Amino acid sequence: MTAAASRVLVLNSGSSSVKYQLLDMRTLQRLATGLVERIGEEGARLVHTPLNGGAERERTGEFADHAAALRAVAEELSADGLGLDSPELAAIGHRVVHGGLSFTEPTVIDEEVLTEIERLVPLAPLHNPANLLGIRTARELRPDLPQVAVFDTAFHTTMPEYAARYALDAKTADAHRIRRYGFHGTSHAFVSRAAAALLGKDPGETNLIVLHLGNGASASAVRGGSCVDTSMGLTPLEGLVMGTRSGDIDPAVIFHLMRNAGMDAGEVDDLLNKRSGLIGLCGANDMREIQRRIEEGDAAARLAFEIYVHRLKKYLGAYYAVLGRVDAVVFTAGVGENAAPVREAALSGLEGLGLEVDAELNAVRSKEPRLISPAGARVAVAVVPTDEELEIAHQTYALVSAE
Ligand SMILES: Nc1ncnc2c1ncn2[C@@H]1O[C@H](COP(=O)(O)OP(=O)(O)O)[C@@H](O)[C@H]1O
Ligand SMILES: CC(=O)OP(=O)(O)O
Ligand SMILES: [Mg+2]
Repeated sequence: MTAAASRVLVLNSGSSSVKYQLLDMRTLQRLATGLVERIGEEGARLVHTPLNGGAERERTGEFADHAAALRAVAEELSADGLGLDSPELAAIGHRVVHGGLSFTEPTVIDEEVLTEIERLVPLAPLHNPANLLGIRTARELRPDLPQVAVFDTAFHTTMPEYAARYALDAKTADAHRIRRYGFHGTSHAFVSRAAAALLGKDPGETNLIVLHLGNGASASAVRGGSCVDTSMGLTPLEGLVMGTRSGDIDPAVIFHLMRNAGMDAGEVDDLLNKRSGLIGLCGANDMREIQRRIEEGDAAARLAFEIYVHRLKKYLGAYYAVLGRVDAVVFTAGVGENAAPVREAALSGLEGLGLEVDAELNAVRSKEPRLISPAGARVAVAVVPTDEELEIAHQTYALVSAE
């Protein structure tokens, strides 16, 4: 890294999208942000926001895969004089969803690291291939630049064995690396620290239940800054009801479908990951649309909302018991940050646990961390916007600066 280099480009490659941010780590200024969505589908589009006074730009319909998307991102950055060839770029940070047990820290990517991420593809089939394609393309564009992987699983490696293990035959589980890994860890870590700061407490002495509710959704129990349990498991399918994923079901549903509905493993996988959750229940996976439909009297949307909230409430109760003492329940990500009715419904009737939401505070729309519990409440309830890209940038820059 040259002395002048203080910029980090962060790539968060999802199954069909790439979110990106270019940051200057000395000034913490965001120089550009953007999103490519519906990659490989019809209606793909790139929205690029230069933050140095330029207007938002949009491109549509030309991204066959993540490699094509990333090349277009590089072109947009170049058009703003922020191209990947800039000597000010110190590193590229990548979100990698599954790091298994091999990766507990941010890691500079080399061939060996790539091989290990590839080996983990069966455990995160929607995510790791996209992450790998993003890394490979970025390495082609700037072979000389350090590329850092920041793993979704890393924050959860502190889970005790009794939370991380399934009650499966131990030999079979070990032979196939079957255990609970947990995901969205970068977000759970970032939000836990920000929530402790909001409470004015030392993170090491703060117990939190963090609810990351985006398209994918997960809950974590965090004791003194360390994860002690989380709702996602071997893959990002377990736990809460999500946009398109079922979350928890009786595993016998799978054998039942294979034996009685003529479905093979691939079809059941597709059903549970892509055609279940909110979209399977009511045909919409966007919480805004579900709220609109509920107001219009749509019974399927109402039931989908109730199932979503009921699952959330069960995890809240479970993690309350796991932690024993809870300082705050923290909502984050697209739904958690924006959907006041979800927050209200998830906590309704929990006054006995010291959990209450103030209706006026809950209705406030803001991008800032904030409390939504009434003054003097026994347990705080907070909304804390997540910023996975900023957290990845910090971890990436810290690693390359130390080298
Ligand atoms: N104003 C809003 N009200 C309710 N839900 C919202 C709002 N804005 C975003 N969302 C929800 O957030 C979800 C996306 O969350 P996000 O954290 O961006 O997900 P991901 O990173 O997994 O793609 C959308 O599917 C939508 O349901
Ligand atoms: C791990 C996971 O579910 O990620 P996302 O929410 O981005 O799909
Ligand atoms: Mg997300």
